[in-house]
Amino acid sequence: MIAVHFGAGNIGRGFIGAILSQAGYEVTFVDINEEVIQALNERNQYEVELASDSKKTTIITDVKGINSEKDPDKVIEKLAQADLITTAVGPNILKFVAKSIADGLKKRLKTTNSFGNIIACENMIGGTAHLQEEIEKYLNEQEKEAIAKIIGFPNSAVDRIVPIQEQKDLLKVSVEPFFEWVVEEEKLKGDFPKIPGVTYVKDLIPYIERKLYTVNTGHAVTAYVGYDKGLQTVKEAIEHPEVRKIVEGALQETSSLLTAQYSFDKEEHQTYISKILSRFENQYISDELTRVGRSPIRKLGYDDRLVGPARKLIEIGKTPEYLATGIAAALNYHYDQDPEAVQLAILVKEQGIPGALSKVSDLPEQHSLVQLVTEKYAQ
Ligand SMILES: NC(=O)c1ccc[n+]([C@@H]2O[C@H](COP(=O)([O-])OP(=O)(O)OC[C@H]3O[C@@H](n4cnc5c(N)ncnc54)[C@H](O)[C@@H]3O)[C@@H](O)[C@H]2O)c1
Ligand SMILES: O=P(O)(O)OC[C@@H](O)[C@@H](O)[C@H](O)[C@H](O)CO
Repeated sequence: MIAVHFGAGNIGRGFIGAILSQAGYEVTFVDINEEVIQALNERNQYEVELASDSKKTTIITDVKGINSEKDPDKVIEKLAQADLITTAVGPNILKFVAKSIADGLKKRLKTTNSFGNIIACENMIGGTAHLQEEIEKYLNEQEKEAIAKIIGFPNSAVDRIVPIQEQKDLLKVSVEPFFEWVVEEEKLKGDFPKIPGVTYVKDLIPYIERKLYTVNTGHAVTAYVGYDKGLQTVKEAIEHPEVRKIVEGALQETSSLLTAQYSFDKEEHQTYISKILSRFENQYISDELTRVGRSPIRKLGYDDRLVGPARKLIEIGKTPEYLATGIAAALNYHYDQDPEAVQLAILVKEQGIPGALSKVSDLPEQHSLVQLVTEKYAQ
């Protein structure tokens, strides 16, 4: 079985590539980082270490790499043969990998009519559907129809905290023990062999919303409020009483939304929240707030982890006080190494809080969430 995975970064090597290799796939990573690609091709293996007491290490084998900038034809060749194509490049990069996936699928149509599947493993709602739209921009009607018959595009939700690595070995990754990969079963095409460790569900929406609006909401609020207080890591921030109070408050707010919208058991959801907070406290992980808060404009998007649940709570008559505090902290996030943070700071300076928030979230300036955040920002 052949898998092509775009993005040999933290989650690519530390989770998706690892789980696919262990399931018996030959995994080809596609990336633009030449050093990583060279190392993958020299060694054809790398280590994944658990960030826990045990430090259990697993050797991930049967892996190689292609640099998509240097060898685009090799990528197309491999994609044409792949049983499974996955991505973990970041939502904003999907449009850049779409062309080579489209070229690979076109080549595939000429050589085989065997089934294949494409799964985007990004922190966003409808990640694969978005990737599909981007791929289809490069296909004509006939190609779209032929590809729709043999290629499945299931959405997915992935959860495993993998911080930026500071290893002597360029390929080694330290990951938290917890992991969850949920895939939309009905959209899979062909006789797809179940990947051990993956959960298959009929309707992904409750799962991706539960993950994005709990793990990632909690993370984002920790990052922006913690950074505002001059803290550096997730562990430091979540152990700071004032930060923790706001994070816990925000998670109670998303909990009231999720348990009202879906049939999640309230007690089970509380256990889910407690588990997440303990994952943030992992003493074996040093996760920078600047990684977790990266790309604040994306994170303030309409459906994303902050504005998404906050506006939905308002729709059901609730006031998201803590989420609004988190959004206000995001609008006050000044980090000059992050291009989106720089862009956001300029937007806030030029248009004020209502104008900037309206622009990045697509909410009208008169929206009550924009007003609430403006009040919190002033405080
Ligand atoms: N790290 C985590 O804890 C985590 C957990 C769950 C989901 N995710 C999601 O996974 C995705 C990747 O996150 P990450 O933390 O692994 O980031 P990362 O920066 O470590 O990895 C991204 C990789 O994509 C590569 N890349 C960039 N442009 C590319 C292109 N045009 N073609 C091919 N490769 C390209 C980069 O070189 C890098 O190796 C994001 O959507 C993130 O939200 C991350
Ligand atoms: O990857 P982002 O930028 O969408 O979000 C940052 C973190 O919250 C995220 O990477 C988490 O570590 C991950 O989603 C845990 O499963």
